[in-house]
Amino acid sequence: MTVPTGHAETPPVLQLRDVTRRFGDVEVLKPVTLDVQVGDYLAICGASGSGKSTMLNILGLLDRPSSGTVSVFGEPVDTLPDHRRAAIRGRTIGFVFQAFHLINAKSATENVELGMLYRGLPRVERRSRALAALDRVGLSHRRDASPATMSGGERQRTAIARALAARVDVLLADEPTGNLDSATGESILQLFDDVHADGLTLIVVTHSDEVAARAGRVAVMTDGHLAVAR
Ligand SMILES: Nc1ncnc2c1ncn2[C@@H]1O[C@H](COP(=O)(O)OP(=O)(O)OP(=O)(O)O)[C@@H](O)[C@H]1O
Repeated sequence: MTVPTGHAETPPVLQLRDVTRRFGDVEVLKPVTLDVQVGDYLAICGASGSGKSTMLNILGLLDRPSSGTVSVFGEPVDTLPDHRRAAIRGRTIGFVFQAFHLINAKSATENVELGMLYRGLPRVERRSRALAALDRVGLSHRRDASPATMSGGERQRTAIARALAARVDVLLADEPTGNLDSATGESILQLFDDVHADGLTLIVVTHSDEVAARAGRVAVMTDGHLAVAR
């Protein structure tokens, strides 16, 4: 199944070629071929258990396919050692996941700084980028706060700031409005619209039609098959 997206001139940020994922005897991901181009805003929808998280973990280089090829800007990454994959992931991909991957023992600023681990930046530059990114997402007043004391929306914003500060190429979001009230969810979707307008590529996994409606492309997972809906 090919899901073409966006412009064809530059190599895709992420490209899957005949990618499958098995757990034991079960093929959770059927062969998927997908190009995610720079500037895409792709929503991946589907029922619970259809394979969305499995797909997101592969797109995020958190998991390796059972067969097929994953490439980042044209470079196949499946056979690279973990440390090389981690370095590519760190500079290319930002995550806004349910668990947030934020460290409660650190401040919002320090959490955002951690996203620049693979950038080799001097401390002062990391700090100034972190503060600018927190400002961008409307969280300057929470810069010293621990994620433990934050609302769900603030934690989402901190994760988005972390990706912005690291200047990643693509942001992967898993149910970004899942635990949020509708006004907070809308403000996160507005922020996604804004950072997408600034050039960030977005991939959002969602159950929500409202979230999918914001995306330029929608792909639907059904029992491990990915099909383009629009
Ligand atoms: N590590 C694993 N070992 C065995 N089976 C797994 C594993 N991870 C996922 N699965 C199975 O793969 C299928 C797809 O799971 P996945 O979490 O990708 O679905 P999903 O669409 O993200 O679901 P949800 O929307 O509920 O999060 C499910 O049947 C699940 O039980």
